[in-house]
Amino acid sequence: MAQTLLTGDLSFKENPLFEKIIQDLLKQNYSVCDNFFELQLIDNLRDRLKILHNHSELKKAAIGNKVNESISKAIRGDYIQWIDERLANPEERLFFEAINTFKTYLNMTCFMGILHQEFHYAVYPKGTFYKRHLDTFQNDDRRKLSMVCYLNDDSWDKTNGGELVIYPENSNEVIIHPLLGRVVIFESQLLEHEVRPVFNDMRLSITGWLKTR
Ligand SMILES: O=C(O)CCC(=O)C(=O)O
Ligand SMILES: [Fe+2]
Repeated sequence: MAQTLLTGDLSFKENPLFEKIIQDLLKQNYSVCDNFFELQLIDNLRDRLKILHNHSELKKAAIGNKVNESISKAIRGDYIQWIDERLANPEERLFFEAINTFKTYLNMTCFMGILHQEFHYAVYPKGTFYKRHLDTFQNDDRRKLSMVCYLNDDSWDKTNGGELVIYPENSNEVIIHPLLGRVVIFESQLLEHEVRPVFNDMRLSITGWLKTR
C-alpha cells in the first residue's frame, strides 16, 4: 500500500513554463508569460466575452459596497462578469483545467496552500482605466496570486493604451502591454498596479485570484 502511494508521488513531472513563473515570482514578485494558454483557447474565450458584452451581460465593476458610483467611476471603469466554474462552457472548462494544473503544481512545489480561485471577464471600453491599487481587501488577505489573461486579438496596437503598470517596491515601474494571449501573474499582497487609460478599441481580459484558506 505504502509502495503504491510512493509511486504515485514520484510521477511528478517538472513543467518548464511553471518553473519559469515560479523563478520570476521568487525574484521579482511578478511574471509575464506569453504561452500559458493555447491561442485557440484565447480566441474562443474572446468570442465568448464578446457575446456576453453584446448581450449586455457584464456589469459595472464596483470597488466596495460603501463607495458611491461616481467615486467608483473615478477609480475604475471596467465592466465585469464573474465566471461560475460549475456552469462553465467548454472553453471556460479548458481555461479552468489549465488554472487547476498550475494551482496543483504551485501547491506541490512551493507549498503555497492555494485552495480556491475566482475569475471574471473584464472589458475596458475606450476612456476607462483602473487607478493604482492593491488587490487585497482590508480584513481579507486570502488573495495570494493575481492573474490577468489578455484576450485582445493581434490587431491590438500599443498606441491603444490600456497598459498594466506594476510598481515594485524597490525598482522602477514595469509597463506591460495587454497583448494577445499574454498572462501576467503577481503577488496580490505585495504589488501595487494600475491599468492606464484605454485610448482606442475595447480592452478584453480575464482577471482572477488564487486564494488561500
Ligand atoms: O487588467 C489588468 O491588467 C489588471 C486588472 C486589475 O488590476 C484588477 O482587476 O484588479
Ligand atoms: Fe488589480
